This record gives sequence, C-alpha cells and structure tokens, in this order.
Amino acid sequence: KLYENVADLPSLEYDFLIVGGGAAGNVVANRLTEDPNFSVLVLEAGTAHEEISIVPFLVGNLLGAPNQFEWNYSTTPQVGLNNRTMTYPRARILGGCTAHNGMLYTRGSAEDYDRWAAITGDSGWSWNNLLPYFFKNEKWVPPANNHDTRGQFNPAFHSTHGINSVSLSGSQWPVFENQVIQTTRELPEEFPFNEDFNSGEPLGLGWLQSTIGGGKRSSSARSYLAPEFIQRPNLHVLLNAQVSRLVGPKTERGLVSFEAVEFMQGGALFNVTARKEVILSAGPVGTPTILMHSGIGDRHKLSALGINTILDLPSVGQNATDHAVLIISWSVNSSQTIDNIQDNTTLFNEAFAEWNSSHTGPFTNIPVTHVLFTRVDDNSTVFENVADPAAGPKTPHIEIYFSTGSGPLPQHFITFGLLLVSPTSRGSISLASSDPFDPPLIDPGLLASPVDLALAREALKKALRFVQAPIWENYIIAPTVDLSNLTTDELDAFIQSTAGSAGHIVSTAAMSAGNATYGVVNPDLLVKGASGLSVIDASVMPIIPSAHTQAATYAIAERGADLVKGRWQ
Ligand SMILES: Cc1cc2nc3c(=O)[nH]c(=O)nc-3n(C[C@H](O)[C@H](O)[C@H](O)COP(=O)(O)OP(=O)(O)OC[C@H]3O[C@@H](n4cnc5c(N)ncnc54)[C@H](O)[C@@H]3O)c2cc1C
Repeated sequence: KLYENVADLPSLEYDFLIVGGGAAGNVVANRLTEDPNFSVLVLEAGTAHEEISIVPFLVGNLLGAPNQFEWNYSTTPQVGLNNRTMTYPRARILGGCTAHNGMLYTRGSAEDYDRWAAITGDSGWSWNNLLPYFFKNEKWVPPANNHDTRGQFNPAFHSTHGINSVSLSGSQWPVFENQVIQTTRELPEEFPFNEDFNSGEPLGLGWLQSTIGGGKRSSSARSYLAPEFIQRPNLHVLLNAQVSRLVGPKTERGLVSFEAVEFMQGGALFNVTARKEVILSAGPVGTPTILMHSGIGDRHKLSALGINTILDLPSVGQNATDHAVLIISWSVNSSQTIDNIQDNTTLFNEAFAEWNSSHTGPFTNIPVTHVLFTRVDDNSTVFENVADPAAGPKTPHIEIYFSTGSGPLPQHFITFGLLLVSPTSRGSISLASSDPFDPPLIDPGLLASPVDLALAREALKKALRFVQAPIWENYIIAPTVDLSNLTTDELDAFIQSTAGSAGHIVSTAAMSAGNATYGVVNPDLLVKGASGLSVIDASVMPIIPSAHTQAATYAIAERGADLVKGRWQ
C-alpha cells in the first residue's frame, strides 16, 4: 500500500527497509514481499505522480526546467568541459530515474559482465549467470502498432515472462529508417547490421528496443508496484520521506550494524526500525550521500566536516562514472521527421489525441529509431599509451543513436547522439557539509581524461563517415555545425563546449572481491565491515557497462533480491 503520511503507517518496524523507490528499490520490494513472512517498507523522497511522464514522445517533460519531481541538482565545474557546470537530472519520484529516463533498453556486452565476475571473484555476476535475471525483469511485448518484427530482434535473447515491458518501436519513420538500414548495406564493414544488440554481442547497428509497453512508459513503479503487487499486505511504501542517515550504530563481532533509519517528512524527523536489513537503493547520488552522513566513508574527509567515522571506507562516493554524450544534426530533404509534430500545434494535438484514445501513433515512441555500437578503428592511436578501457574485443567504445528531428520548422532535421560507452574518466560524489539535506557535490568527471577526449573525436569521425554512404547524398542538405574540415583543436573545442551527460552515473558504492582493500560492498552486496546493511542499485556496478544503465540496474536488483532472500529465508 502507498502511504503519503507517516502518521498513517501501521508500523514503525519492518523486517526490511528499502531506501529509495527507483529502478532497483521497487524490484527488491516486489521480490522480497513474494514471501508473505517478510514485511517491507520502501522510503521514497518523492511522490507518486507518474502519469506526468508515461507518454513516451514527451520524454523530455521532466528534464527541462527545475520541477518538484526532480532533485534539481547541478554538477561541479567539469574540467573536461571548459569548467562548465551543468544541470544533472535525477528523478525524485516513485520509479526513480525509470520515470524520466530515455527508455532505451540496452544491456551491454557479455564481456562487460564477465569482467564484473572477474573483479568480484563471483561468477554470479557473469553474463551467463545474469541472463536469467535480465529475463526475470524483461517482459517482451509486441510494439504498439503490431508491425511485423521479423528480423528486427532475436527472440532467443528475450523473455515474455518478466515484469517490465520492452518492445520495438510502436510507430514508424519509413524514409529515415530506410536511410539508416541502407547504410548497413552500403558500408557493411564499418557499420554492419546486428539483428539484436541485446544478445551479449552488441557490435553493429540494430533496431531500437525500449522500456515501453502498450504505447506507454514502463517504469519500475508502473511494473513492479502494479496493483497486483502493491496490494500485498506486507508491502508498504512511504512517499515524501527523505532519508537523512542511518542511526544507532553498534559493533558486534567486529561488524557494525544500525538499528534504524532517520527520515524527514513535512519538516519533522522520524525513525523507523529494520529487524533484518536496511537496503540502500537511493541511486548512485543518493546512496553514497546517505552512507557518508551515517559515518561510512573516508575518515579524513568525514572528520574535516565534523562527521564521526563509524566505518572507514575511502571508496564511498569515488569511481563515479558516466557516459558523455555529443549531439550533432543535419537539415534534411524530407518532411518525414518529428519536427512536424513538435513544432506544429495542430499535428501535435492530433497525435496526442490519438495516443489518449488508443495508445497508438507517434506518441508511443521516443524519436530514436536505431542504435549503433562500434569500436574505434584497430589502427587508431587512441590506445597507443593506455590500455583499452573496453571489457574486450566484442565491447564497444562508442554508441550512436539515430533520431529524427530537432527543429525548428520550416526546415527538417535528423539528429545523432554519440555516447562514449567505455570511458576512462572518473569523478566523485562528496559532501558539501554535514547537513544531510544539503545537496551533495556531484562530479561525474565527464571527459576529464584526455583518452576520452580522443575517443570523442573518433566518435565524431565515425558519425561523419556514416553519412558518407551514398544513400545520404540527396537526403542531407547541410550539417547544423560543419565539422568536416576542423583541426584537432577545433574539434576538441566543439566537444568540450557541447558535450553533456547521458545520466548514466554508476559505481559510487562499487562492488569488489570480499578480500579487496578497495570498494564499498562485497559481491553479496553487503557493505564491507557491516552487517544488516546492503546496497542494491546502480552504485554497486564495479565498472560501467557499455550500454544505457537501466537494464543492468534491473538485473542487479533481481539478483540482489535473491541474495537477500538467501540470507534470511
Ligand atoms: C536523464 C536520464 C536519462 C536516462 N536514460 C536512460 C535510458 O534511456 N536507458 C537506460 O537504460 N538508462 C537511462 N538512464 C539511467 C537509468 O535510469 C539509471 O541508471 C537507473 O534508473 C538507476 O537506478 P537506481 O535504482 O540506481 O536509481 P534511481 O532510479 O535514480 O532511484 C533512486 C530513488 O531513490 C530516491 N532517493 C534518493 N535519495 C533518497 C533519500 N535520501 N531518501 C529517500 N529516497 C531517496 C530517488 O528519489 C529515486 O526515486 C537515464 C538516466 C537519466 C538521469
């Protein structure tokens, strides 16, 4: 049941407290309450007004101006981006970032997860052993327009029995789609077609898969807290409850545990007790922030702020990794782009009316049609003096997503988004003060390393080569910024002044082997040196996968829930 007011909660003591009702938290809440003997309370800082973002086409709704469904964060000045500070979206709403994200569904490479298994010494995190957890999460459904999907995905790598809907696009842009697919025929060596980039071998260009079902966004709240689950008597969710810290530390047999969690609602502080385990699922910004305010972090940094150290874990908040993104666009010779709908009130209203009446039409989709995963050329000098950061030879360095539109009419545009999916740069989450309600300092470290700047140049060159295929000749009119004859310095200036974040921050409470002297959680997701305290969310990824991060987060949460059940059943 959902509660808005702490006074209405039937109890202030639960077996499990889950902090944060986002991608991971709602999965764990659902799976733990499959056992009727377990009681679970989810504490979520935000509200539950998810209807605000269920129309896929309106994906940007929550991401523009500051609003009450966001944490409204900014980054620290980014050294790799001309010291720019940027807004840094994180959703403050039940569903977490799955309620405002871009809905792209990409898992990464098998090598990404096999590397996790090698780092943690736990084969449970390998691709083969995680695939059943991807399947527990995923419910493959037909696209909203029921088009013929043969050749657009491989059913062997998908499951129809999971909880969170995934589908191919529910409306088409045939002219643009033909342009993109024809490029894989004209330049098959560099840009081969890949029937399914979610097979563990993502290299190549494939059809977009997204967390959309029946033409609507499928978020962790809409799926894992659907009516049939949220009515379980042992599952309670308290909204508007911002957790500040863990309280009541005690040490037994060398392990620290905490009695309760402190949270604020309506300006007052409350405590709620966990009988078995506190599970932090507040996401890669929220989780390390709560840990540090609870005295878990780097002893020197905590004492500089006057916070008493309970557990000296210097890795808390470190290793923050994100994907930098670059956007480039061209004006084109085709009116079949979303600019028509975006910029024309009549067509916009018509499309919205269609979505409202039948959940069909262009509003069932984001404007992306395909995704390419690719590597820098083998003869590139980028890795002359540094190790290749990708997990292996079948793992991409670069992603390009292909999208129509970017306006303004009367011209028509297409847009490519370029992501550096195997970055070397690292940033951090740290505290600005000892006040848990002060926003933390967020440094995603975008392009902080010169290697990533070189990778960004390679990504731009790839994108320019893509549109050299003959099929684009009569289609493209002109680039919005002509990058073709720029010097290296000029390219760098373009990159550093325009690159942004893909919103994929991870690894701020990273997993490591049980005996490692770095890291925050063990492979069983329990915090090192603690008992009854675990982290289950995107913070625990040892290294960022070469993909958008929600699928990996869902798989972690599914396996994490099994690990928790395994310790208490
Ligand atoms: C703009 C953007 C676009 C993205 N696009 C995509 C995409 O297209 N595809 C993809 O795969 N991934 C995408 N992602 C990434 C993906 O959504 C995240 O990796 C994923 O949601 C992380 O899950 P999580 O459970 O770790 O955290 P979250 O989903 O962020 O959940 C954390 C939850 O904890 C709550 N919380 C935080 N602090 C507290 C506190 N102190 N007390 C109580 N509650 C708290 C938050 O309000 C939130 O509900 C995108 C992310 C962003 C920001």
